[in-house]
Amino acid sequence: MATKQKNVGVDDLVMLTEVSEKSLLDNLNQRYKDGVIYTSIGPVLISLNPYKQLGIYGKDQINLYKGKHEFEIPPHIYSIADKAYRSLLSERENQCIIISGESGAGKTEASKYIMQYIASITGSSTEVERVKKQILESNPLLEAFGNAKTLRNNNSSRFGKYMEIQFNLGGDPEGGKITNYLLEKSRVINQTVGERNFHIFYQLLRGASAEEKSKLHLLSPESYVYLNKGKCYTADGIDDNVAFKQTRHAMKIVGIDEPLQEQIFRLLSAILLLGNLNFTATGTGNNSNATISDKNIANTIGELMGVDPILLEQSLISRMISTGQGARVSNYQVPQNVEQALYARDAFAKALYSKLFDFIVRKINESIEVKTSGKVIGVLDIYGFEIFENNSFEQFCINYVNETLQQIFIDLTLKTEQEEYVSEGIKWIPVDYINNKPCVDLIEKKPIGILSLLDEECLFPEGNDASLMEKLNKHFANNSHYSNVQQVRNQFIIDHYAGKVFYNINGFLDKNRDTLFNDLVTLALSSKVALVNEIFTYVAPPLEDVEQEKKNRDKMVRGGYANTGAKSVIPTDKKRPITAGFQFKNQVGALLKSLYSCSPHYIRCIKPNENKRSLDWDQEKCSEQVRYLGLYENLLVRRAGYCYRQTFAKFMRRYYMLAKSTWPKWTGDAQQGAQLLLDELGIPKQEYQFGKTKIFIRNPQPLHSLEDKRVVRIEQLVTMLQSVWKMYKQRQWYKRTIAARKIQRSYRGWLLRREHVKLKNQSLSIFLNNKERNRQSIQLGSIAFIGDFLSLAKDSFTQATIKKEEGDQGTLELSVHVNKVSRHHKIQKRALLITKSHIYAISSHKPKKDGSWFNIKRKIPFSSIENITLSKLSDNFFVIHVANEHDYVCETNKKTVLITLLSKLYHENLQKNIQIEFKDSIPYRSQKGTSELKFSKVDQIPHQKPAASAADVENYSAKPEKGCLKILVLPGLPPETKSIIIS
Ligand SMILES: Nc1ncnc2c1ncn2[C@@H]1O[C@H](COP(=O)(O)OP(=O)(O)OP(=O)(O)O)[C@@H](O)[C@H]1O
Repeated sequence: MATKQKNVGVDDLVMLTEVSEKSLLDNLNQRYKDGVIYTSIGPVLISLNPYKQLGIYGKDQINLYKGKHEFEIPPHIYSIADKAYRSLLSERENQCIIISGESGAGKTEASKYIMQYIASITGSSTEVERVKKQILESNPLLEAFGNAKTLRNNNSSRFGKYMEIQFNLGGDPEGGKITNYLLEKSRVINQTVGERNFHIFYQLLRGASAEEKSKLHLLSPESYVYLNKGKCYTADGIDDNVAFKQTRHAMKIVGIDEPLQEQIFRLLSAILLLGNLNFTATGTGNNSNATISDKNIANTIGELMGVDPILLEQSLISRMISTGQGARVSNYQVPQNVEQALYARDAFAKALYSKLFDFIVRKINESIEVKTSGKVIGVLDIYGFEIFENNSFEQFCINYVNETLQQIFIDLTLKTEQEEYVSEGIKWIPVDYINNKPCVDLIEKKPIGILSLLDEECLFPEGNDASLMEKLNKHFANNSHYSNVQQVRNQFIIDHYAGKVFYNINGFLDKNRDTLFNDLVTLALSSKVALVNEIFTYVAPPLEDVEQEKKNRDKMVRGGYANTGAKSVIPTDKKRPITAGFQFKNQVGALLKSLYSCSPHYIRCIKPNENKRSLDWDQEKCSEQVRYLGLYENLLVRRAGYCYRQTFAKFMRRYYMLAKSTWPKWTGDAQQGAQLLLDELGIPKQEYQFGKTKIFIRNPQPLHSLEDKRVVRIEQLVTMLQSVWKMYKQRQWYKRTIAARKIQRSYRGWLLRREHVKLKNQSLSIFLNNKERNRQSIQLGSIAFIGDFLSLAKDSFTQATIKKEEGDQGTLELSVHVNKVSRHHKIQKRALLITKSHIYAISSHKPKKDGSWFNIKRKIPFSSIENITLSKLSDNFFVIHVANEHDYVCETNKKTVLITLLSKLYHENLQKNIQIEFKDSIPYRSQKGTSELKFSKVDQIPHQKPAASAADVENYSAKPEKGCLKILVLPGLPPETKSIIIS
């Protein structure tokens, strides 16, 4: 399998020979150093942030993982995505992929790769493409509003996200839903040095046009108090200007049109300006009241938000208190001091932003909403366990959700594990594992859990952090997961599954109350800007548990709890806003409900170092995360019974090549095959058990041995296959060559035959009805017209001589013996060589050292041939009349071929026909002057010598006479006789 991942350490930690946290870390480290970031623990994927592009994503890799089972390929995020998708289709069950890890560990990147994979392997109809585009485009939009540069991650998601993609029956995405959790809204008003506010603020300030800047009253980032707490205005790797264009594009895709975009930008500008709104104290001491220092800012905010600036000021510097009930209700305007006004201002800014964020999520959801129900794949990208120097309410909530996620993890993993053993009929000894239910109960149990007590304390007007601390210490004095810090009164400790965390109670009540006074809500509701109005009017549909919780709260409020020590009289206020903790707990409850209804897949992300540097491995940090993510626990659970389980069929598919009895093909029952294989390899019976459909192997050693043998065997097979392949290729090549030769031969034959027919026709056109024929010249063998009667085409001297005379183009077309008539009418043996442009008369001599064996006696270019004359009788004489030179007179029994070929070559060379005449006597120019060939037909040739055979009998005799050569010729076949082709 050609994956880009290398084979380093073990792919699956269950295969570790020694199970310890150290060996687990060592294996991860070894792989990380080699650029292998994915490792698994059974079905759980561990992902290390490589902090560089590894080239392991994209179309090719997607194709590699598509439809593959995890045992066939190295661990990869695509494998998890593929498994979830395949299970959704095959089992018609909801799937969820839970990605966790600390900030900067790579959760968001992982979720993007999952989305990319799903988008890539599903259909491409217009509607499906539209849905995919909306789902994919939701990402940059959410990142703009929900991400920020932090010290740990330049693009840190400051919210949790559960994204569900719904699929139709054909397996194509048809819509989806995003649920957001716990936006870090305190970032709107404050940032740690070196960190930024949410990206969208910088995008707007940098990307807006000059006209927009003026219309929206935008300033430079440095001018806003809410942006300069962190003294950081840019983020490496982020171009706010470009990002703003992407955000606007994404807004368009999810249906946020330009007018609505403008309202959003106005609100963002107003939020920023709220931070610049200062208050001045009037009066002294406890009686000092706040007034707005710079009315212009209030006016601008009023304009941007579509509210009356006076009402804005009123809502910030005073608070309406109602007393009495029914008709007796009286309202009082209570002035606020500067500190209270600043608190109200910041609370307003935070509320505006978080409600805007919820609105953006709602808009995305509207665009991808599906009315029908269908199966989903949910991807949970949620903050991992957090343990800081100072842990506050936010860490408490984050760790709470992680604790519950760990609980489902243990529940589901162990549950499936146990169920599998039972259904397969496997004997196993249940192992103890950390059960974190008591810790979850400590936090969320009703009526006495930390969250319940916190809510209760918030209901008391005089409730504060210290009183809450007291109650916690009292109630959980005997809880093994809780302890207090004797020396530091404002801290309590929770012993989470990931370790002990010290929480600072300061601010718990305030953050939980999350108060936004009614005055500010009323102000927002008076806005002429539809968006501002809408985000405050919107009421989230109640979660089932919220309703139940309300009932409990009402009960608690009415009666109090005897054993809680809660003060007995609590003012009931049904309109009291639901607390942040209460809301979060319900969200977590709803999330868990969704997750429990799905088949889960886990991705645990680890950040190998704090410096965002590739190849850097911080052992302590990694060990901490391994603990927080519960990986070691996970490994123990997975190794509790059997480290390996696989269906017989898949087991055979992987190892069948190891035993003689199952190689090269096992077609029998898979279980029987597995038994034969294990027996042949001598694997002891106590090392494995056969279930109903699967084989279970207890320890990794036999598996290592199987794997090692497989590697060796595959190498052997590869070599064998290569040689078989080579042989096959060679055979193929040989067969192809033979076939090609046959084809070439047939083709050449065909060409020859075609040429032959052409030449025959040409010879007929020359000789038919012009000349008597003799038997030899009408029986034209199929090679006759090849013309190289002397086989000189391959003779090197001939070739060299022709090349010398004519250059590289020169080739021999015909070679033939002739009897030349000399100037004295003597017969001389010669040979004629004919090329495409010349006739050469040659006479042979003894071969010399230089390889020469003939001389050229005469060279006649075609262009100087005037005509050719032959007799009308059946003799073989002909005269080549040469312009301005003596003519060439000769005789040959190959004259038909010679004249035909010559006439063809002549035509090809000079584009005209050669003149051929037939006469009873042929006058010609000899070297001595004029001469003549005189022909007479006779019935018998006097004094003819007997011949060896009839074929050798000459049909003529030539006798020099004065001024001529007299030639007596026996009668031949009539001139109308056609040549016969003998094939
Ligand atoms: N698989 C990966 N390949 C290459 N780089 C990665 C990969 N995963 C993460 N990174 C790098 O690490 C950075 C942080 O990753 P990411 O934003 O996904 O972390 P996170 O866990 O979602 O953090 P947070 O909780 O703060 O949002 C990315 O911007 C990217 O530069």
